[in-house]
Amino acid sequence: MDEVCTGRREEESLPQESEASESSTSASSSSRLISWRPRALAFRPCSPILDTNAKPQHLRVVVRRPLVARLTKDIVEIYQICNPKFHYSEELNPKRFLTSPSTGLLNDGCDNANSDLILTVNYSLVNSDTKRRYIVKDILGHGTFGQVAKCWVEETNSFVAVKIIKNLPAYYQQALVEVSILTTLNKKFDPEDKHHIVRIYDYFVYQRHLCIAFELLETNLYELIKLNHFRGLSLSIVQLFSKQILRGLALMKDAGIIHCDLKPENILLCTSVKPAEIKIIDFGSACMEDRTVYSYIQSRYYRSPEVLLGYQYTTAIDMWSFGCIVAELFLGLPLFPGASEFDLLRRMIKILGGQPPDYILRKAKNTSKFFKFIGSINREEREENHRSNCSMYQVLTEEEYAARESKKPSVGKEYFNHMNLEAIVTKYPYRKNLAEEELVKESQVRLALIDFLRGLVEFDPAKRWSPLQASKHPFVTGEPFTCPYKPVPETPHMPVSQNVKVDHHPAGGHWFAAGLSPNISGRNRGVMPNSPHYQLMSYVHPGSYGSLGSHGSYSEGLGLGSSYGSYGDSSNFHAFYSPAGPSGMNIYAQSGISILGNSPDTRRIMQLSHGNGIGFSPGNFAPMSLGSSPSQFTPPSSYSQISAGSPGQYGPPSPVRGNCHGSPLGKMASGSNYNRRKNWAFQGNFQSQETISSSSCQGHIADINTSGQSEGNSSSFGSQSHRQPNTSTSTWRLQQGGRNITSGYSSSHMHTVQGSGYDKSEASNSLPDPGDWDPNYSEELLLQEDSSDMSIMTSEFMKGMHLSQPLVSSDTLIGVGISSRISNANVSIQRHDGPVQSFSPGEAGSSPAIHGYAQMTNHSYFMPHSAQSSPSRLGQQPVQRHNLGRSAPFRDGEWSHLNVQAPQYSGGLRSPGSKDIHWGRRGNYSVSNAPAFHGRKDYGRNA
Ligand SMILES: Nc1ncnc2c1ncn2[C@@H]1O[C@H](COP(=O)(O)OP(=O)(O)OP(=O)(O)O)[C@@H](O)[C@H]1O
Repeated sequence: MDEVCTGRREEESLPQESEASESSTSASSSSRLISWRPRALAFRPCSPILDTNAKPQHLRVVVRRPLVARLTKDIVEIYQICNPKFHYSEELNPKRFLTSPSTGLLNDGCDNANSDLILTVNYSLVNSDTKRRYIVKDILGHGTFGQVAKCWVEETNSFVAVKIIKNLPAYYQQALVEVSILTTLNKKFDPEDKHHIVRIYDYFVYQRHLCIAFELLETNLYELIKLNHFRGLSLSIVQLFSKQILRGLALMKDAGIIHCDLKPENILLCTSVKPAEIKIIDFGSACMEDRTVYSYIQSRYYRSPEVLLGYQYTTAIDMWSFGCIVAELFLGLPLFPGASEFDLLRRMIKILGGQPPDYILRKAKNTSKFFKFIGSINREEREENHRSNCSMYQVLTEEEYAARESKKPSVGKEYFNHMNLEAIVTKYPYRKNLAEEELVKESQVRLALIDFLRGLVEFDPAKRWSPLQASKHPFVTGEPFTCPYKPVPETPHMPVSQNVKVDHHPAGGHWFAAGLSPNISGRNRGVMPNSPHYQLMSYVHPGSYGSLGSHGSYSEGLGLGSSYGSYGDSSNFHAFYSPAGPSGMNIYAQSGISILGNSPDTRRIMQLSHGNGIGFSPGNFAPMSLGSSPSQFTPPSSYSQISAGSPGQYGPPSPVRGNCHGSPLGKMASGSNYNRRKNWAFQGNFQSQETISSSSCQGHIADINTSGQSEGNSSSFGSQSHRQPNTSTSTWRLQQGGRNITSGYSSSHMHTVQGSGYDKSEASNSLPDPGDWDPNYSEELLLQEDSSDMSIMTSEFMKGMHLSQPLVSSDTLIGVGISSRISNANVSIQRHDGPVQSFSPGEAGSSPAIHGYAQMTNHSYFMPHSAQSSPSRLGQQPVQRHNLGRSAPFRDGEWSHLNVQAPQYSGGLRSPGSKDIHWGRRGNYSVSNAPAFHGRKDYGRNA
């Protein structure tokens, strides 16, 4: 009944009815009713339509607030009417925990056993400097470093995302790197927010936790793909995202910063601007290009060959990851879903038809783990091999690897049926009902995509395209693709934005250069021995280059185990970190003089000589790396293996990767089993879908000319130097079809899927089951999702993209199952015939959300399993998520300017005190219904 009315909104008043109800009230209670009376609408008399000839009124659905909210409206007043002695006290409200476990064990009961701050709804995080309060409303995600909460900032009437770092020294230090790098990128390189990199607004310490406030973004690209049932996105969207990601990567290259963890999960949608954009997040693993120290970086599926092999690396590793992401956006599945590093390499070689060049294999640390030397010790033979482009190395077979490593490598399923890149792309099912000319057009774009990918997932980092080179590719520019792209050779450094020079403030060190001041007034206080963050420790490694305010120093109990921000010579310096603020890293000479940011003489004492990148001051604290320090995370004994400051040095695993390598900051060590994904059935697969589409689409599948002859618009992919570092090697011949491919569409091959050299029987064994390629896959994750959130987000996104057909029809907004909607919608974002998984309608097991704000539909309605007691995808107790976000009970106007100020600075950023300073170009936060999703945590993907 309530849901259907004549269009009159609840808020509308009915004066005559109010009067009627008033007059019927007894005299004794009338005085009370003056101050409060029930809503007139609730008691509106029924007015049946008596005139049968009258036109029937149009009934329409009005979406209201949830039942619980409506039933409990004015409940306090009602209680007070019932019992005048009743007094409401907010403190007595039961707390709604957002953190799990919620038992306070550490940090005076503020933190749980995982060192996470225990958050409840409406918990206040306060920046003690600016007194700005961040009211926690929801959890957005979990990561290695801690929790990301959605917070309301009253002062600015806006929501932000606040990353609350675990209360552990190494995490703290690592997070400072993120602050430092991101501030540099935002302020120095992208003041106008044009390069698709998340904005950082503020940072402060609260309850010994470093809190970093970011602009609030929406779902990530992995979630988007998942929302699309792991079918690829349309090529126009892939192209759009590619262009935007490249802008970010170009900026990073310009700044000499390597992201080191680029993956779909770290690219978030931003629908507050139109058309919707993407933004790159998570600079917690980033480092300076000339200070690459950690060898164990990048999530496995997106890990570059040079990192895998333990070779020196540059910003080119991000380009590899980018190539993997582009392919995944198109395919809906990861290109190289390696279940282990061996499996990863095997897949790369199979799909790309080559292998890393010999110059890398000769020097890489891990070559012997994966390759055997088959070259000759005879010099002449070697030279002959070289001339004929034969490799001296051959990848190990599974058996050889098992024998060498004394364990069998994990090997995952084949999703692409042993096809090479060209076949994978051209054979990917086309959208249904495409007109012939559209098919031809798409097949051309696919050719461009193949050529584009070839330049990105290129084994040789020296030949891999730079962001700038890639951004001029026809696939990105939209120009017709006529022949293989030959990028203009690049000078070693080609700035893409304004040529920003970092101020090398004397003694400012990288903090200053990054726009952060280590010398915030009132911060450089003395040691506070009682605080775990104030421990004074000797620096134990003379002459090393410590990590001042960058990566946390960690050495597994070996002297630096609890130190962070160690720097200098043990005989002269002590380092400590001040929790008074992230800039409160203090270096004291034994004399007790704070040297950071003060004394240029100190530089001489420290004998600093390296570094000229962002955040490094050649004359200052050069060896301190922004995000990397060889003195960190490894025992001192290993320091000597790392040469100071030479670009591309590899070293110990990143602190965020290290569980396999002994770092307590490893992903597993971050203490969660949440987001473990289980297998659940794909009802479709690449092959079966293709088969279906081949019949239903009448041959819209591209054909591969397995004999090497191409028909129609064929392109040879063998000629470009950037493509074939090793392909002439007999060992590395293409396994299928060579590199000559057709345009992907040929009318003469409209029915020739089977004749295309594509082995169905093999394919049918290769079900693209996300539970297999995604180690964190779990239906429980999906069960926790709010489908209305998803649908709202998606429709917002689609609107933002100006796409004609929403992914989810608008009626999902009133709680209709997303799954069915998606499958029914004529979705232009996706290719219909891609691998499909369908959800049977599940039981509606979840209890209604007790949020009282936005309507929401529990996702469990659409999932295959009952959700009653499933743990939260965040591993929490099943906390009801309430969508306080874009559909929160705030008026549109309240989403006005975000005036969060920059962190304190001296010379670089703006003062947090000045309210009128906006960060970036988007002062306006428009209301959007888009939810923020919990990101997938792919701990397994980092193994
Ligand atoms: N600005 C933001 N807006 C909305 N959600 C965000 C934002 N930043 C982070 N999140 C959410 O929080 C999750 C964790 O964030 P992030 O990746 O920065 O943490 P992390 O600890 O560095 O993760 P990782 O383990 O991948 O290193 C993200 O996957 C995302 O879902």
